[in-house]
Amino acid sequence: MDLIADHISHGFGALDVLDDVSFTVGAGEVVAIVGPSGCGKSTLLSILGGLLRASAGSAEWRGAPPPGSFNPLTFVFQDFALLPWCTVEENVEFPLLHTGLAIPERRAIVDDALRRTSLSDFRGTYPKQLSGGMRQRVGIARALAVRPAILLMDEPLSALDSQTRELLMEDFVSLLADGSMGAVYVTHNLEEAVRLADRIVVLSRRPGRIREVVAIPLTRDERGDINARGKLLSLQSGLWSLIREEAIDAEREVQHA
Ligand SMILES: Nc1ncnc2c1ncn2[C@@H]1O[C@H](COP(=O)(O)OP(=O)(O)OP(=O)(O)O)[C@@H](O)[C@H]1O
Repeated sequence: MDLIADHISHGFGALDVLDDVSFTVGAGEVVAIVGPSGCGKSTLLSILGGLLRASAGSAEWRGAPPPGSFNPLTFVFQDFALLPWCTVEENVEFPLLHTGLAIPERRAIVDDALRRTSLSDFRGTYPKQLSGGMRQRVGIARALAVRPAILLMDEPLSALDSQTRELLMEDFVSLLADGSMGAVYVTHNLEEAVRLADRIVVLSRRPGRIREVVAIPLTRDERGDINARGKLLSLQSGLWSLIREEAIDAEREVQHA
């Protein structure tokens, strides 16, 4: 299943936020969205996920969702968005409650999602008993439970310390390895973008327009190799030089707001 951003523009009242943004996320592909603060990245993700209707243009999907999918597009949030009064298992089961599945089928899906995120031993634990990294694993397990074609990820690692971020990046690489699931990955972190994405959409300052689409010429497996580090750093620094001036301007604008 492909997800298509088709000439999306958006404004909130008089504030123009996105301007004519078009790209396609192919089946199994990971597309990162980067750009200066306030350029409309989260707004774009909300439009892609159907939470918000674009002022002009549209988000569409083409092709069949994966077999057995309950929700072809599902979000993973920066703040995890877990239900604090529910256990890990209940959080993961939550999006399946209204699918009409029998309890044993639901359990089987939840077990699989917990196994893929290394949470099987924590099923009875409550979110407040978990570290940030483990909480985000629950957020990811909950997303996996609906068998999505594409994860919509809004700064999923930004609330985590650098070691936990590194570990979760490795987890993402494994989850994405069989190519059955793609992602749109909004981030400020260019290191995450070059490690995880197949292509990186670079937005301008608000109103966000596409400045450039950068393809990463290494497989995700190759990027894990120590020898790829120089190449990744050079891609990162190329991206930073595209964004730097506008990031400074956006920062000043926030300070004066
Ligand atoms: N519901 C809303 N109503 C009015 N303005 C909004 C709304 N949501 C976002 N905005 C404004 O739209 C602009 C883009 O916001 P958005 O969160 O999409 O940007 P972003 O690139 O994700 O930002 P950041 O990098 O800081 O996370 C900002 O100026 C923001 O204040």
